[in-house]
Amino acid sequence: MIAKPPFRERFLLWRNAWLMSPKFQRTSMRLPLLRRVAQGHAASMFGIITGFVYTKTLTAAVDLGIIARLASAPAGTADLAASAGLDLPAASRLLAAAAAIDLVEPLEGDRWTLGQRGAALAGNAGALAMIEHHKIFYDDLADPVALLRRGRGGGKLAAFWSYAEAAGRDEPASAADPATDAYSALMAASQPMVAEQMLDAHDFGRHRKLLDVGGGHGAFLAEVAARHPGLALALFDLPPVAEAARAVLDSRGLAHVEAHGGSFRDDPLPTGADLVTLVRILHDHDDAVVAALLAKVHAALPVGGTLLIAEPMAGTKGAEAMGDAYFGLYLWAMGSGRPRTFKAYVALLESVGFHHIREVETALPMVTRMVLARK
Ligand SMILES: C[S@@+](CC[C@H](N)C(=O)[O-])C[C@H]1O[C@@H](n2cnc3c(N)ncnc32)[C@H](O)[C@@H]1O
Repeated sequence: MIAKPPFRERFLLWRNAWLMSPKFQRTSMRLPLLRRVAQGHAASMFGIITGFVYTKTLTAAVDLGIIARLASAPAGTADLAASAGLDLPAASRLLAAAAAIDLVEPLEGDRWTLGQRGAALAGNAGALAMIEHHKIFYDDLADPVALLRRGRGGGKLAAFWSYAEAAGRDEPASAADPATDAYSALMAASQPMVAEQMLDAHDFGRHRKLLDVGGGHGAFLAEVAARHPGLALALFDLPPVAEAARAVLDSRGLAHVEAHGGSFRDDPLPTGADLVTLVRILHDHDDAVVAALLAKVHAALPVGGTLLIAEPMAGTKGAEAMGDAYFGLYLWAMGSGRPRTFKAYVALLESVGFHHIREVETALPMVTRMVLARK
């Protein structure tokens, strides 16, 4: 006897048969209550189908200096056209498109100011840096089928993140790569929005010494130092990154922050900290690398010490698209790692001996979630 599929599966097949039926689609538009729902679904689907146009409108508005120019003062169409190097019809077309997605807003007399989205963007250096960075991700995604078929990496994102493909292929991390400056600058630009979430959600002041593993140029530690001047701080990253971090930290008056060079895949971690942070680190790596790194963190911590993992995660309610679609494909193109659920981290942490594993809520889980675990 063939077993009956479970209820959920039967329901989903029934629902999908209805949704696919042209008759149902027509009827739902005629019934007032269903029409609302159908319109909402249609609008969000249309947003996905046409989303690339909005992304490119945004890129053009940023690249042509329209967002930066309007951030300082309103301007007329002719002025914006001249400074952007566009003729009037092209500038008008772009401004109308940008207004439709709330990047700019028209004023009296053929003048413009920023829209709500444009204003929020103009004040966010991290988001602007990501818009620039996304050009290479966009190139990698030009043929998504080819990207999925050829396997992970092999494109521009993989070249940008010089350590990632090597980690995915289990080769040693490159120790003298000028590319580290480019990705570290990108990370530093987007770090303040992550640090703010973390510092608001957890009391770092109750720790004695913090070691930030994969700490880049020290942008996170600089934010921690500003809020908790009494906390001893140390950073660990690949040797060229740690060397650059030393210079950056010194120039910011943070000479007391230690910068250790090494690879967490090959070297032990420095000991002496009662709090270790892994900020946007683990999702870059495959499970074997992550399990080995977590075991090293466990070994480096004293009994009772704390590990804090911070990154966007898969299965985040309300931000599924960020965790699973954006990071899923981003990390695939980059050549290693995967977005993980909180549950997946619990299993990995327990497997190396951590306990008291819990999630600490952040205000914007889309930017970062936080997991705490104790040795
Ligand atoms: C995505 S960035 C995150 C940087 C920083 N934590 C932040 O959130 O801004 C990943 C960092 O991990 C470092 N990293 C990658 N592989 C490493 C390894 N094997 N050993 C030490 N650091 C490594 C990179 O150099 C980079 O600084």
